[in-house]
Amino acid sequence: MPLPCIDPARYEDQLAAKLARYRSDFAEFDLPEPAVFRSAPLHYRLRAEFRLWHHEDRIDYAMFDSADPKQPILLETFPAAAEPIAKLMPRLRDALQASEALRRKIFQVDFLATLSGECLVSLVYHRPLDADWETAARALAAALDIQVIGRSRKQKIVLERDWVQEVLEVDGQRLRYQQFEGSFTQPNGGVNQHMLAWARAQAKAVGARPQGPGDLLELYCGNGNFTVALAPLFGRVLATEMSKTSVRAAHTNLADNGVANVTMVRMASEEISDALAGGREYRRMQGVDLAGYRFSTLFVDPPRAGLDEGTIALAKGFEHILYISCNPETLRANVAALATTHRIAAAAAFDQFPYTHHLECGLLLQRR
Ligand SMILES: C[S@@+](CC[C@H](N)C(=O)[O-])C[C@H]1O[C@@H](n2cnc3c(N)ncnc32)[C@H](O)[C@@H]1O
Repeated sequence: MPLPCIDPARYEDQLAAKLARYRSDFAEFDLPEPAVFRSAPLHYRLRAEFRLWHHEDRIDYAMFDSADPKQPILLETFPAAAEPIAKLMPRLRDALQASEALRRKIFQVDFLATLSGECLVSLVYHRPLDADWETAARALAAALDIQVIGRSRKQKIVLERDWVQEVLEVDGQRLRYQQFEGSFTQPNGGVNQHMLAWARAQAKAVGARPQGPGDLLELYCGNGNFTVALAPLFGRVLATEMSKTSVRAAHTNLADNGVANVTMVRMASEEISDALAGGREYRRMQGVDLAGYRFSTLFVDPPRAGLDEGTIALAKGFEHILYISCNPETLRANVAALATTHRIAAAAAFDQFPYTHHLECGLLLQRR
């Protein structure tokens, strides 16, 4: 991908272009005017990865442009990175440069930060890590007040913990999340808070119907990012996710936020769709009283590929579908597949990825 040109003077124009495309791509589905949620124009990314470029006696952070992939673009810091990362970058580079044990054969640095100000750094090497590395890494973690993980082939050394503690403010509440290195987290924390608040507003509208809110089925729930925010607005929740680490984090996050009406099952969306369609019996569903749920709403936040055929078939049976998508193309195909049963009742645009052509979209689909 070409590197984005991060220039706050261009912020409104780039967003306007993406919104115009969103409106025209979904015009045939009578898209209501989307609610628009802007990003901070700088320092919005809570995750960032850089190569480390060794040249002469120096190391520097480097990025590569797909137009000239062999030519490193050297960086001191990065304007898209959240403040804790942007401030840390030069200090970390200097510390790595000054230590032979930390510098030798390092080729990548991954940052994971939180709005609450924590920072976790993964240092990735082309050599096995030894006791000298660990001693130096412990000193680095203490000096910079960060979490440090060392990685090389078949090796992962966690000095203290491999997660950060995020706190998100949503509708006047402070929601707490453990976010694990290497597993999915929403990259733009400010925009994530808007997504959670918008999803809650849609769920409240569903809950205002005469029959009450009913139960929620959530697919692709990750570490419980939306589950924690939405569960209090429904009777009961069945939440599913494929990644083991994310499911573990989701259990912790539900407990830490006092959410007690959620059953979590580690299952692929294809499997849960099959189970709900009366397909084969799944051992992981044992003890889950599927027939006892009164689902009113399906919440989905799939990866870029969107929904598979089985999940589309499942979705057709729901009165409300709340859909968060990071890929308008697959969203459009999925909305087309649901168009005979569902209409778009509300829409949102979340600018998670400023200065790129990517737009995060939210839709509430209602049964016709
Ligand atoms: C866009 S993320 C959303 C996660 C979560 N909703 C959040 O806000 O952090 C998509 C999630 O889907 C999971 N996933 C990918 N393919 C899946 C599948 N076939 N079945 C179930 N989960 C899947 C990924 O592990 C990831 O956690």
